[in-house]
Formats: sequence, structure tokens, C-alpha cells
Amino acid sequence: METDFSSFVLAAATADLSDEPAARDDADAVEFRLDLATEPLDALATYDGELPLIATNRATWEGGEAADDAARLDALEVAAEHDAVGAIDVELAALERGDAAGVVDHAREHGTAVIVSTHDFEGTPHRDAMAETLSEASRLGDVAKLAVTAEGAGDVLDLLGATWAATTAGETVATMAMGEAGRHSRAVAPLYGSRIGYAPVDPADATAPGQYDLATLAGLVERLGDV
Ligand SMILES: O=C1C[C@@](O)(C(=O)O)C[C@@H](O)[C@@H]1O
Repeated sequence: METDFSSFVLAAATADLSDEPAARDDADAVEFRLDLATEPLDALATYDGELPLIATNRATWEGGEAADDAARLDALEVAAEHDAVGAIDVELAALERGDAAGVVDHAREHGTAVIVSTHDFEGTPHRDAMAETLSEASRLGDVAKLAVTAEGAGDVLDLLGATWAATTAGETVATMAMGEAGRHSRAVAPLYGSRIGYAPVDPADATAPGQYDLATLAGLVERLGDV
């Protein structure tokens, strides 16, 4: 069933679907990193957990481990057909290169939401550039996701500003600043409109720099949301 991103979705990010029972108390979904898993399609085929899945098969050129070939996108298509998969994640760069349009169409035919993502592992782009990236991604998918690398609090402010501006313009976005300086963005970005947070069940299994563990992020988001 298509995942609804009209309110915040906390995703337990993992390469191992056997994490799902441990994530149930705190997460709304599981992000299954196919690129980090062994035999991911077998794991998907036998998945019988309660939480809906977000299927991601991140290419090496975007910080993941999947080879840049047709098999990467084929696996995402297979994932999109699975009932438990409520959303797939496709890189904006793959869509701009013209590789991934078929995956998006396929997901839509199967009632699966599409997250269009961009990662900057070097820094935080200028606010105008972030705004442009988010609006282009939201034109192509259901959620526009932008993960940047913050070097200081100013970078986080820029990201939060871009998040709020996009949200008030009617875009559905998910944003986070990677790295130590950006860590708190993961807790506060939902207050500015970010609709997805990612956290590993076990901090040793982080899928990006600066992530909180799942229970910590769930607690922070909940308490900040109460104000
Ligand atoms: O794109 C994202 C966001 C992320 O990079 C993060 O910073 O939490 C973690 C990834 O697993 C996920 O696919």
C-alpha cells in the first residue's frame, strides 16, 4: 500500500529486515537498503513484518554500494511490486540522466510512492540551489528528499530555511544534514516540514554520518512535537 507522507514518517534504516520487530515500537516504516543487503530480493520475498517498507538501492555514485547497472533499477522495480513496499527511493541524478523514468512509472502502476533523493557528501549548497533541487525532485516524485553535509550551524539554518520554504510552497519534502554539525537537524527538521527521518536500530549500523539511533530520534521528535 502506498505510504502516506502527509505527516512525519520515521524510518528505521537497515540492510537486514530481521531488524523489523525491534523497530516496531519506534518506527513508522523500515527503509530497506537493498544495496547494503545480501540477497535483498529473497529477503523481500519472504518479508512478513508489520511495518511498511521503503526500498532503496543506492548507487555507488550517490554514496551507496549498488553497481551502476540495469540490475540496480530492475531490483527497485521488483521491490515496487511487493505489497509491503509502500515507497521506493530513486536518485534525482538517475532521473536526470534518463535512466530511471521507467522505475517511477512502474512504481506508480503498482500504487507505490516515489521518493526522489539527492545527497551532497561534500557540503551544503546555496539556499537557492537547494530550493531548485527540492522543487525539481518534487515535480518528479511524491517526496523530494535532500541530504546535505553541514559544516556548521549556518548550514543547518540554510537547510531548515529551504525546508520551510518548500513546505509552505506546497512541496512534500524530507531533509536532513549529515555529519556531526548537522545531527540536530534530524530532530528539528520535522518541525519545518520534513516528512521522513532515518535512523538505525543499532547505532553501529548507521546508514549515513551523524544519525541518531532509532529510539533516540523517536524520543526527540516526539518531545519536540509536543511543544
Ligand atoms: O537518503 C537517505 C537519508 C540518509 O542518507 C540519512 O542521512 O539519514 C540515510 C539513507 O539510508 C537514506 O536513504
